[in-house]
Amino acid sequence: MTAAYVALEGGHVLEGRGRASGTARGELVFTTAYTGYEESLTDPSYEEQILTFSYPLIGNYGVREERFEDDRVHPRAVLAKELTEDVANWLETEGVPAVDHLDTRDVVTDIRDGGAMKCGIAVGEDATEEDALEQLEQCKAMSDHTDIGAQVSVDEPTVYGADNDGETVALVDCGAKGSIVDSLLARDATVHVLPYDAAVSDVEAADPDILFISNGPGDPANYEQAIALVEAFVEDTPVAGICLGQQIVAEALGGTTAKMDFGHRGVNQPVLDLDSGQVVMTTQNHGYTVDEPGDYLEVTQINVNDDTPEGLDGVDHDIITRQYHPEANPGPEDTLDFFDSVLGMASNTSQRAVPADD
Ligand SMILES: NC(=O)CC[C@H](N)C(=O)O
Repeated sequence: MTAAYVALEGGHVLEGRGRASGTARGELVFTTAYTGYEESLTDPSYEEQILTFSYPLIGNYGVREERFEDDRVHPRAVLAKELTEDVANWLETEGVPAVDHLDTRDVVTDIRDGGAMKCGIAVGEDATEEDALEQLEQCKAMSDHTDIGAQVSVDEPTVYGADNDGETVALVDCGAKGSIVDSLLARDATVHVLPYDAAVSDVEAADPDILFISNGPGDPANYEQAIALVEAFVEDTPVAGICLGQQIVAEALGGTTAKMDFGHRGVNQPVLDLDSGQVVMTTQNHGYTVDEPGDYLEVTQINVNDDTPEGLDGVDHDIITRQYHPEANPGPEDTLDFFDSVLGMASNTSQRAVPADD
């Protein structure tokens, strides 16, 4: 059996079964998703995190590229009760350490009690407890990954659906899931995927009907250029955002964001729409939240479990954002109509008010 050590913040070390070798460090989080492991493992929002699956068996329907959200695995390491051979081999090929035969009930309880925490991992024939502790020592806080967007974004603008007849979307790629682009293309949009640090001139070159800020890893406050883009375009161009995108829009418009204790990660997070009274099940993966929306945004949807904001609308501007993942993958598709609402903003002819100068 390959040795595997997991060092938790505070110095407690767990021992498990090594399934993919290597050393790693990152922020330890858990997802309660009981399906969709391929989508979760390829979601760029998990960059610099170590992902624990609370569902006990991961990998029972194999590994198929059609379900990937990006071309590589993003968590730095993976913890589970039981990983199948398929998933273990995939992670080994990807160079992502994996540990199973852990009591993940204890790991999840530790995270719920202590919050998302720093973690070090060492897996291999000669791996030692000290190797894991050394990784823990070197682990940075998530907010100290100040240029994390560079690790997950496109380098150059890329256009999808150039021949489509619908709206033109400038999607600022802070680590966008493939399903966001697919959901827009399925609605006949042309999508200009722009780097996370795109300049105003890059967005102007795309001449978009909608400015859309994607999901992505890390602390929203570190995405200064994307925040500046929202500020620059919100008067004249409708704005949309998903997850990190909602947080960036809030940061841009006088709102604030905050780190949650252990976040929301799973595929059955209940969300209440305040206007219709309807509750939908949603897919989520976030550790930050909008704390105060500010004067230019109003909360339209909240999480039923803890009342945190799940949807924001512009008070005087055409803005719609979601904290959850309406593009699904993994998880329920009940909220795909978000993309119709986003594209519908382009044909909204109402006069856009200018925020008062105070
Ligand atoms: N899925 C996401 O976009 C995550 C957003 C942000 N990095 C957070 O953890 O809250």
